[in-house]
Amino acid sequence: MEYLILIAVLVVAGLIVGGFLLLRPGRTRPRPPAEEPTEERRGGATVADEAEGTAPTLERAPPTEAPAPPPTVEIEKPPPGAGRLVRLRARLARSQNAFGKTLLGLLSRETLDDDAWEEIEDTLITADMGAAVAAQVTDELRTRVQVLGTRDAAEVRALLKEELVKQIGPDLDRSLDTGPHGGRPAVLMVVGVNGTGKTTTCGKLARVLVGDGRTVLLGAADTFRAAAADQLETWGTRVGAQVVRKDEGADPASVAFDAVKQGIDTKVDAVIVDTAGRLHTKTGLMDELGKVKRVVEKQAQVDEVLLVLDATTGQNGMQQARVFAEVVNVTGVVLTKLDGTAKGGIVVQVQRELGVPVKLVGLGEGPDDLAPFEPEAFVDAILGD
Ligand SMILES: Nc1nc2c(ncn2[C@@H]2O[C@H](COP(=O)(O)OP(=O)(O)OP(=O)(O)O)[C@@H](O)[C@H]2O)c(=O)[nH]1
Repeated sequence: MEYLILIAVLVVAGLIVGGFLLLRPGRTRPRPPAEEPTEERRGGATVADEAEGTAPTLERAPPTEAPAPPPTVEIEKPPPGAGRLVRLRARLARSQNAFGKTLLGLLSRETLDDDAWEEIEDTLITADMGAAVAAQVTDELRTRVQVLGTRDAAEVRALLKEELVKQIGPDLDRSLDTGPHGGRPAVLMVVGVNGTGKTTTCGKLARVLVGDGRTVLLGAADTFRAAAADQLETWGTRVGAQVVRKDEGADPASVAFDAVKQGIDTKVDAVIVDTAGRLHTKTGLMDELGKVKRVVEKQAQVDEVLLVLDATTGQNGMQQARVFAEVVNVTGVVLTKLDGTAKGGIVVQVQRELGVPVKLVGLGEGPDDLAPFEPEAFVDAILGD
C-alpha cells in the first residue's frame, strides 16, 4: 500500500514538472516554411487571375519597346555549277600564267635544242606535274613537233593543249553523285587535313547543288572546332540548307548519323558531312573516319568521299593525300586554292598517285569560287588565248 502511495506521488510530481517545461515562455518552436510564391504576381493580380478575367483593373506600366525581330536572312540563289570554270578562268589564268607563258615561249624558240627541251621538262616539273609525267609529256611533244616540221604559234599551242589534256584525262568520270536514290538522299563525306578548306568546300558545294536545284542538308561532324559548325551554319543559312550540329567535342559519328537521319526524314536530295579528320595517327584517323562511314551506312549508302587537298602544299599535301586514300575509299578530289599557286600540274600528279579524278576545284575565298573541274577549260585558262 505504501508503495502505491509513493508511485502515485512520483507520477503527480512528474506531470507538474513536465507541464512547467512545456509551457515555459521563450521556447523555440519549429517555424512554418516561408510562403513560396506559386504564381507570378503582376501588379497584385496573378497570371491565373488574368486568364480567368477576374484580375482587378490596375494601371499598367507603359508598354516597353517590343524586342527587335530576328534579322531576316534573305535566301540566296547561287549560280548553277555548269560553266563555272570558264567564268573563273581569269583567276586561274592569273595564277598559272607563268607556267603557260614559259612553255609557249620555249616551244616557239628559233631553235629547239636539247637545252630547250630540258627547260620545258623542268617547267613541267616545277608546276608539280611529277618527274615521270613531265618526261613523258616532253618526249611526246618533241616527237610531234619534229613530225609537224613547223612551229607556228597556234599549232604549237594546239599540240601542247592536246598533250596536257591527255595527261589530265578527258575521259575520267568526274560527275558527282548528288541525287537521291531509293527514297534516300545522296550522302557526301568531305575529308582532309585541317586548313585545306574542307568546311569552306562543304559550304560552297551546298551552293553549287542548290544552284542546280537540289535540296541540301549539312552535317557538322567536325566537332573538334566549334567555329567549324558555326561556319557551316552560316553557309547553310544563306542558301536555306538545314544544318545538323552538336556541341564541340561530341562524337562525330553521332552527328553524321543524326544528319543522315534528318536528311531521310525531311527528304532532302543530298546530305554533305563535314569531318575533322585530324592526322594525329593513321590508326586514329582510320578509327574516326571509319566509324563515321560505318554509322552513316546503317541508314544510307555513302555515295561520295571527297578528299580536299590544298594545291599550294605540293609534296607535303601529296603525302597526306596518300594516308587519307589508304584510310577511306576516296571517290573524288577537291583541289582548293588553285588561285594561289602556279602549280597546276598537281592535278595530274594527284590523279596518278591516288587513281581518283579531280572533281572540283577551289579558285578563291568567295562563296561561288568552287567549280566542277573541266580539263579543257582548265588547260585553256593555263595557256591563255
Ligand atoms: N584562296 C583560296 N582560299 C580558300 C579556298 N578554299 C578555302 N580557302 C580558305 O582556306 C581557309 C581554311 O578553310 P576552312 O574551310 O576553314 O578549312 P578546314 O579544312 O575546314 O579547316 P578545319 O576546320 O580547321 O579542319 C579559309 O580561310 C578559306 O577561306 C580557295 O579555293 N582559294
